[in-house]
Amino acid sequence: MNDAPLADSPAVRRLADWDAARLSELADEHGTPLYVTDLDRVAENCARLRAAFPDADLRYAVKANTARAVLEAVGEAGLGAECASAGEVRRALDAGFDGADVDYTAVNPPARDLDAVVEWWKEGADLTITVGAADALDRLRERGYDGRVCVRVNPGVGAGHHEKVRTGGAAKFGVPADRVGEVVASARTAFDVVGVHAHAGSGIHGEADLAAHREFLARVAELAAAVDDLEYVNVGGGIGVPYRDDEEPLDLDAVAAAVREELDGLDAALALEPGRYVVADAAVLLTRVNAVKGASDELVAGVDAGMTDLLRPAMYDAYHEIRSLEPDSLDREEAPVTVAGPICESGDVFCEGRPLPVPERGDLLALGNAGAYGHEMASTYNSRPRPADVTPSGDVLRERESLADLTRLER
Ligand SMILES: Cc1ncc(COP(=O)(O)O)c(C=O)c1O
Ligand SMILES: N[C@@H](CCCC[NH3+])C(=O)O
Repeated sequence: MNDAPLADSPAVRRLADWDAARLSELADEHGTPLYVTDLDRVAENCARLRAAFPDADLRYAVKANTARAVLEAVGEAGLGAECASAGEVRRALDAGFDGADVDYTAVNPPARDLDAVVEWWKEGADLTITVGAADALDRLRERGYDGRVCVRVNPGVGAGHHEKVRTGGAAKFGVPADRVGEVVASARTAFDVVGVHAHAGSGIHGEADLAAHREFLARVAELAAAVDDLEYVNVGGGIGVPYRDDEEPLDLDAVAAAVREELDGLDAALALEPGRYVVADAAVLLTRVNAVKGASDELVAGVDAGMTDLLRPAMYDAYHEIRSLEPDSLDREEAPVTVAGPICESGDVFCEGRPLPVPERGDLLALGNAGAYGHEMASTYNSRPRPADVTPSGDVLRERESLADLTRLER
């Protein structure tokens, strides 16, 4: 387990905590847009989770950030891996996770994914497959799988920062409450049923979210209590981080207390699969201002990163802190600024009318908390190659895609 000096590090890494001069050097050296990912921070966040949940089986939700170096840092910190596809399972195994520490959460699993995962299981990867429908059990049986299965239940309630990421209660996820007994009994005829799983949603942060999360936990506990002989109950991920600079950090101990209280009395171990919490504040996205236009009360700074590099603002209206890294930025006047990317969509803006130092062409800006669902959700829409990702010391985690990469698979 990585022994990071937790007491010395702030609970949330704000943009102001990053070394602006170093970020600027990295932008000069590697170009922009550029992700900068701090692997030490990943290890610290894992250690915080371990301190808050000392006895839990923690499995990092790989979907938040699959860079191999991130996966390796998480593995070294002693967490397992929760994977949403065969591709993620492959990445986790290749990054050195033991099969027994890997979960494949199969949501409407494509045949190709089931084929691949069952094949790796036959080759010796003793993973667990989390299944949310009787159908998926049949399809595993047909492929000769008789290993570890966890049954995903639909608790009927969810939580999270946006309706698009609240999964608990959404019809597509999990076995409906009134069918859990029947599905578990049928699964037990063919598989080793080890757990019950549910996931409320993502970005749980703040009093209201925590209250909804408690309701979710209580419901999961009720459903799990009706199932005998469970090794564990997995309450999913969802632990949020503050995105606004004036928001308080989430009290992890309060979350842990809520989980303990709501699951009290269950004769099963606790498992969690946090993604965002591990990586969100471990990365920033750097972007350069290409053009400034408009009057001082409605300035638009056109930057070289767009929704293809960081989708969250366009998709969820998500807030990301933005800071100018120019040494003189503190001396400049502030004005309401819209920061917009180069994509041909009006939704391609990172903020609208936000008070920022008056931007100039060539300025370097940083967007905070870009480590979770940032590079991971990048696309090549508008034929824009995906950005590079480097560490603060300049090691390249992911190279920038080239124009040739865009057409490499075309025939
Ligand atoms: C099944 C499952 N587990 C874990 C997570 C991780 O969530 P988060 O990144 O919010 O911790 C997700 C994503 O929301 C998920 O769908
Ligand atoms: N992609 C979402 C989180 C969803 C996680 C997947 N279940 C976000 O950026 O907030």
